[in-house]
Amino acid sequence: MRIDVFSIFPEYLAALDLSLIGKARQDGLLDVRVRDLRDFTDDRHRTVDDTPYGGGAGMVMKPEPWAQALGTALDGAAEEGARPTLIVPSPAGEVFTQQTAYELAAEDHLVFACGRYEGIDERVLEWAGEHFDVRPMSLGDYVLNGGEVAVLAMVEAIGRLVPGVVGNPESLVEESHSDGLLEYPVYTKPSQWRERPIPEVLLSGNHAKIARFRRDEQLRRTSERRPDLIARLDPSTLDKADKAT
Ligand SMILES: COc1ccc(Cn2ccc3ccc(-c4cc(N)[nH]n4)cc32)cc1
Repeated sequence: MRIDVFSIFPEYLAALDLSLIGKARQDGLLDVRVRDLRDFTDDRHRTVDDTPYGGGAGMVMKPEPWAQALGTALDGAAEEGARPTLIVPSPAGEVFTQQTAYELAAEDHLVFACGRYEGIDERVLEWAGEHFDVRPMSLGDYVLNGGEVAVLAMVEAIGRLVPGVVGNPESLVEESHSDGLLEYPVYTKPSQWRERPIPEVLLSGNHAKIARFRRDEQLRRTSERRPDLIARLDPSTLDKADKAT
């Protein structure tokens, strides 16, 4: 998978050189290219913003640098008839979920446009729609100062689902949100820690009982912390034993 990221703070994306995503880049599983939007300006001050038409506080990102930058992500794609997905972090976007991560992990080429200031001139998204599948994307209902933090989160959530990136694919199966439920609590040595034991069933060696305990914990946690997820559960997710819980 190729991932292009454009930002006026490319150093913000240095975290993508580290850990799992960094190793996947070294292994050639992910081709992540981070570019400075200012490299696509044509004035000596490398200007990327200007005052908003209609007035109002703050500045708006100029359209031309974005068109020049995004155009470089298209090189080669057009010939293959490819239509990359352009993700534009925004407080006004669709909310990014694990389902979104699965969908995007199946794409060959993702492009991320990190806005700043009050956002990007809307005509950029209109123009981009001729060449990309454009998806304004929100991390959640809170306000950030720009798109970089959102891109770090999304690239990690998507990248880890790309085959080969996570060593043991098993670990992707039983995790929060993979089956619509929150994950169960985990424990490790020592079995007694500051007078706190671990749930006895985990020492029983009875795998059926352990699986039941973990499933019950998933259901308990989800109904306590995220009742909204219970309401959205696909009925087929719950088996007979679950319903008895
Ligand atoms: C009009 O309201 C606002 C307009 C812009 C901003 C600052 N800003 C500039 C670019 C940018 C990209 C993403 C986000 C963002 C995404 C989520 N989930 N929260 N905040 C914020 C962003 C704040 C608020």
